[in-house]
Amino acid sequence: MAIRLGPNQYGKAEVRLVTVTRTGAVHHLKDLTVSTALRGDLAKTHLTGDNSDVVATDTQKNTVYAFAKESPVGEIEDFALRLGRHFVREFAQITGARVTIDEHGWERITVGGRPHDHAFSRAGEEKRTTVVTVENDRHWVVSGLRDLVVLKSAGSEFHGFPRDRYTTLAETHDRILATAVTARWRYQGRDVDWHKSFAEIRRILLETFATKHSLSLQQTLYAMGEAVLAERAEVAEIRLSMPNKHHFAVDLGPFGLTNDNEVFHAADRPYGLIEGTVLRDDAQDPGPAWE
Ligand SMILES: O=c1[nH]c(=O)c2[nH]c(=O)[nH]c2[nH]1
Repeated sequence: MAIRLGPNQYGKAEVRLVTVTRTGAVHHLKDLTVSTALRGDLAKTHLTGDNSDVVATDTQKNTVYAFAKESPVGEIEDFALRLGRHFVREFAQITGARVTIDEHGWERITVGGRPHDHAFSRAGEEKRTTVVTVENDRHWVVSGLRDLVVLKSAGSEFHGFPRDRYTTLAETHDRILATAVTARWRYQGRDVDWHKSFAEIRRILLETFATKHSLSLQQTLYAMGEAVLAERAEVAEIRLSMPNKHHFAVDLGPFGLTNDNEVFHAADRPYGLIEGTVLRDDAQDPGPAWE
């Protein structure tokens, strides 16, 4: 029986990096979780324990911190590209690098109606994300967001689904629709304004969720993806994952009360999980972007 080493990669996962940039008295925060993963001919360490090709994961972590000092972190896509290119250029045995960054938001605390210079509050659970893959002189960028929690209390229906002997769900023409959006989009072309693109895509996702009358979360998912592709030429493909955060109207009958869609039980589990990709017909080959 022949046994061999298959695909492999290694790196430092979830390096927590916070930077403070000072412009006079005003401080600016960046709060990132950075993961690096290197690929290449790493057979020796796996087969014999010879580590002469292994760029230690500790070195990878140190590189993240040193790069944050050497020049401004900037947009997460640019920082990931700098790191990925460094590992591929610096070490001949490393042919590919994957850098994954989550950005955690902070907002200035308002004191007496004015934003404070150096005191912040966490902006919530939502994260901005990027995954950059570098191979030789090529790269692929997949950016996105996670845990964008949204709810609409009207404009959502769900009916017309098949009924069998296990079906108990009532048809509804008026329900709460709530989800936590995970969106990842693959960029095409060059010279993307990462900051503006992110802000616009987030706006489009939110506006479409709010305004699209929903007959299913699947329909809402497609509409959100379609709107992003229609407005943002730099996006080749978008993948959405949206848990259906069910809100069940509570039966108040036992208490002699009616419930006109005012009192709900917010269930956390189980939840429907609706996922899908929306893409252009003529999208270029995604290469290793999603792998
Ligand atoms: O928008 C929905 N899609 C479904 O597939 C589904 N299934 C379900 O029980 N409720 C819902 N809602």
